[in-house]
Amino acid sequence: MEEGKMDENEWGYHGEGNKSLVVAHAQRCVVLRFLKFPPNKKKTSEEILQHLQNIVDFGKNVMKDFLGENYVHCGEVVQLPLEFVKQLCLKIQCERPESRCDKDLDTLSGYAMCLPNLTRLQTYHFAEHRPILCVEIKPKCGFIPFSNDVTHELKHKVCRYCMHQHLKVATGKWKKISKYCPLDLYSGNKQRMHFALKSLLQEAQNNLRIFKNGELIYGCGDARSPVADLKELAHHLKPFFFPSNGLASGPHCTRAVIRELVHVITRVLLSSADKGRAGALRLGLQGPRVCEASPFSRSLRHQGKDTPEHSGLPKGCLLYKTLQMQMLDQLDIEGLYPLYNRVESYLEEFPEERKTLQIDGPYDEVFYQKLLDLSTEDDGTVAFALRKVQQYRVAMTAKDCSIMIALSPYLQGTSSDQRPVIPSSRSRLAFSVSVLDLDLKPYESIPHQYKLDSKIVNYYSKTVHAKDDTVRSTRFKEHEDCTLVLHKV
Ligand SMILES: O=P(O)(O)O[C@@H]1[C@@H](OP(=O)(O)O)[C@H](OP(=O)(O)O)[C@H](O)[C@H](OP(=O)(O)O)[C@H]1OP(=O)(O)O
Ligand SMILES: Nc1ncnc2c1ncn2[C@@H]1O[C@H](COP(=O)(O)OP(=O)(O)OP(=O)(O)O)[C@@H](O)[C@H]1O
Repeated sequence: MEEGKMDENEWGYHGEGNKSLVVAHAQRCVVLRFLKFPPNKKKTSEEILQHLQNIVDFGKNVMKDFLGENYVHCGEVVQLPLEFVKQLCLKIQCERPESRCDKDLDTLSGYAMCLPNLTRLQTYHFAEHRPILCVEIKPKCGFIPFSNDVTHELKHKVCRYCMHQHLKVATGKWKKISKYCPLDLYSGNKQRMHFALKSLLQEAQNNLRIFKNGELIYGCGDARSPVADLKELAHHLKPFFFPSNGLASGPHCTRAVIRELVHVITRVLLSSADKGRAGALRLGLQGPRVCEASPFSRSLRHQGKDTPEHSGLPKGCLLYKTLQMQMLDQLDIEGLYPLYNRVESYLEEFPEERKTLQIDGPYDEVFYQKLLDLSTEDDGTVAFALRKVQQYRVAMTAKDCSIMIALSPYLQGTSSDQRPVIPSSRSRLAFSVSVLDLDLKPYESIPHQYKLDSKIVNYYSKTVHAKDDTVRSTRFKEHEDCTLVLHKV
């Protein structure tokens, strides 16, 4: 960043999560990503610089290898004039959702990350005049734990996302249970993927956002209030997906346009940017392929049909690679937690070893190579426990990352556009797929994960599962009554 040229008026609020806040440049296709902290937990400038450098290194040395060069944008750490950051922070404060204001933007260090703006990513750097649509999906965990350390039988049947939904609604985080189930999205089966994407469109929560020319047009800006409904969304989408059935307005048109979007996104998600390369990991999918709580599967079960299983994701696609990384969590938090405690006990005795163990980085080639050892035989050593802890952190990162799909009308003859192309009913669309929020989850979050896991399962088992059992036993009784009646006759 050129020091003298930083003007806060050229930047606007773009979005934020739990740990960082993003501002976008009005003309150039770049964003600045700042860290956020609770007001009483300020860090020193050196700590912030180190943290940001770790994020970049982790992207370069680990994520690029696991996910593929084309999907990962590591960005760079930049130092900004403090006055610029201070003014920018004041300028954007009123646009921040209230629910995110429990943390403050770091204005003291002057450090941030500079990344390409993935919602406007075209032929890079400068905005073009073609309209651009961007769909951001946070798919969450796409498999059911297969570890023998899992103690609660339910965890082998219902996925974490579907269980967590009930706790989230009960605690007021969201108003409605979503019909989305990550296992449907990751199934590779088009029917299940369409259902998953339609469910995300109906109940976006923080799992779906849609941007047009860099502006949020659908999904939640605030934690709870959606910015538009499906009809408005369809209106925005028409220039991209004008339906081939020729209907220009009304509910049929809305449905046709939304269907078109869902089909295009499915095709893009199944496409491979890396010519089918499987990536560095080879973890066979274990465990059930269907979540018992998915409304898609439930409805088929009611009709006496089986859910179509995994058609198998193509090995080069981003969903496949993300799922592989997620499955680095081989032991589940229940099997991992005792190993975390082993590392903790060791560190209590030898605190100076924290650096050698690379708990807080550097996330370099050595760190990466250790992740590739997938053996699960515990030899009782700290080295084994540490390897599983680090693999778990990487898996958690992949369970919480987002996928950005950018689409724009393909202009024939533009040699500058090297992107792959997908047909839609109106025209062909050039697309790019990227992954974001690739910050390695902290070692310290493991005890929280352990507690949260049991809270989610206990809540689900006490409320939903108990209710399901009652319904099942009532049905059984009805069936018995029916048989009795038949006997009498
Ligand atoms: O634990 P989960 O599954 O609720 O995930 C958290 C996310 O909640 P979600 O369920 O997606 O609404 C949560 O998302 P929100 O802040 O709720 O939008 C964060 O992404 C959090 O990560 P971090 O602590 O900021 O690094 C996420 O925490 P991690 O589990 O990834 O550490
Ligand atoms: N490079 C980028 N280009 C465009 N938009 C981005 C980019 N990086 C982040 N964003 C937007 O900013 C939002 C917040 O960023 P990010 O997910 O990295 O925050 P976070 O605080 O780390 O998330 P979490 O809550 O999962 O911890 C994203 O959901 C996305 O909409």
